Amino acid sequence: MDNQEDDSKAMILLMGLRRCGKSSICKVVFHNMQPLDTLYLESTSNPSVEHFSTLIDLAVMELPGQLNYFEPSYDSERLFKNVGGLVYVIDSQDEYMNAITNLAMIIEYAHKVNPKINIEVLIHKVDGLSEDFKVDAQRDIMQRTGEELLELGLDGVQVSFYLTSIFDHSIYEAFSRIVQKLIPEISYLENMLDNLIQHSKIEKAFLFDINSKIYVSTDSNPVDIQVYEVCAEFVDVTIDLFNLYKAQSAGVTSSGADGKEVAKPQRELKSVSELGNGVMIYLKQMIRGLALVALIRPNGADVDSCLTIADYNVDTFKQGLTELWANAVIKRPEPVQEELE
Ligand SMILES: Nc1nc2c(ncn2[C@@H]2O[C@H](COP(=O)(O)OP(=O)(O)OP(=O)(O)O)[C@@H](O)[C@H]2O)c(=O)[nH]1
Repeated sequence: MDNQEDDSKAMILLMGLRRCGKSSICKVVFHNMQPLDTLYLESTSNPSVEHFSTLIDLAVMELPGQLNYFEPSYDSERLFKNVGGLVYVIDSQDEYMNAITNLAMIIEYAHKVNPKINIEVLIHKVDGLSEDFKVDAQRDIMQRTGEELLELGLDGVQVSFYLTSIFDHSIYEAFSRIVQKLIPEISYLENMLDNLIQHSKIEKAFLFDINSKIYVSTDSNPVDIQVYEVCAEFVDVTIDLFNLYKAQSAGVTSSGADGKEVAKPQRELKSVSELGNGVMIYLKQMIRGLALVALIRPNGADVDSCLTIADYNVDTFKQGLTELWANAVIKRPEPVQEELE
C-alpha cells in the first residue's frame, strides 16, 4: 500500500459546487476547447479522470458538484490519501458563502487523512468582475476561508488562492503553479534553467507542456503574465506551422546503405522569430511533449552568434533533462475511477 501511495502523488482532485466551472477548466486546459464552447457543457454526474503526461504523469480527477463524497458508499479516505493537490473552484460571480463552508469542510477532512495535500483555491470566472471588485472578492474569500478554518482549529493549514478565468491565460498560469508543486525535481529544473539563461543572453525561459501550454518549470526570475502569454502563443503558432507541413513528410522513407528502406528521423520542433522590440523568441522541442521557449535579448551583440550559443546551451540543457527524467521518482498514478463509480 505504501508503494502504491508513493506512486500516486501526481493526482489532482478538482472539486467545487455545481456549475462553478470545473468541466470547463478541464476542457479548455487539457482539450484545447474554445472557452465560449463551454457554455453548452452538460452537468457532470460521475467522477471523470484526465490523464495528462508531461514531465510527470498526472491525473486530474473531476468530482461532480452534485455528489456527496462523504456518503459511506464512497471510499473518500482512499481517494484523498492518494492525491497530491486538491483544487477547489469557487464561482466568484455567484453567491459564494456556501462554497466557502463546503471548502472548509473538505479541507478539514482532506487534511485529516492526508496532511501533506496541497490545498489550492481557484477564485474563478473573474473575467466578469471589475478590477476593484476582483481584489475585494479575493480579500473577502481569503478572509472568510481563514475564519472558517480558525473555527475548525485548522488555522495553520496552508491554502493558496488564484484568480482565474478560462477567457484568458490566468487558468494556465494557476495550473502551472499547481502542477509544479507536484514535481519533486522542480528545484533542479529551476537551477538548470537559471544556468541556461546566465550563459545564453536569455532573459526568460519556460519549459512548456506543448499540448496544454502549462509551464512545468521556469527560471527563478519573476513571471510576467504578458511574457507568458507571448510564449504560449508562440507555442501555438509553431505547432500550427509544423502541422501545416506534416502531411508531406509523414511516413517518408529512404534507402539505407544496404538498400533497405529506413524511416526518416522525426522532424524536431524548432522555431525562432523576432518580436517587435528586437527580442528573439526561441522554441525547441525537448523530451516527453515538452518544449523550451526562451526570450533572447541580443543587446547589440551579433544575433547569429547569440542563437548559436543558445542552440549549444539548449542542447546541453536537453541532455540534463533526459538524465533527470531517467532518474525521476514519480510514476503513473493508479486509476481509481472505477472504484468510485
Ligand atoms: N464567465 C465565465 N464563465 C465560465 C468560466 N468557466 C466556466 N464558465 C461557465 O460556467 C458554466 C458552468 O461550467 P461547467 O464547467 O459545466 O461547471 P461544472 O463545475 O463542471 O458543473 P457540474 O458538472 O454541474 O459540477 C458554463 O456555462 C461555463 O461556460 C469562466 O472562467 N468565466
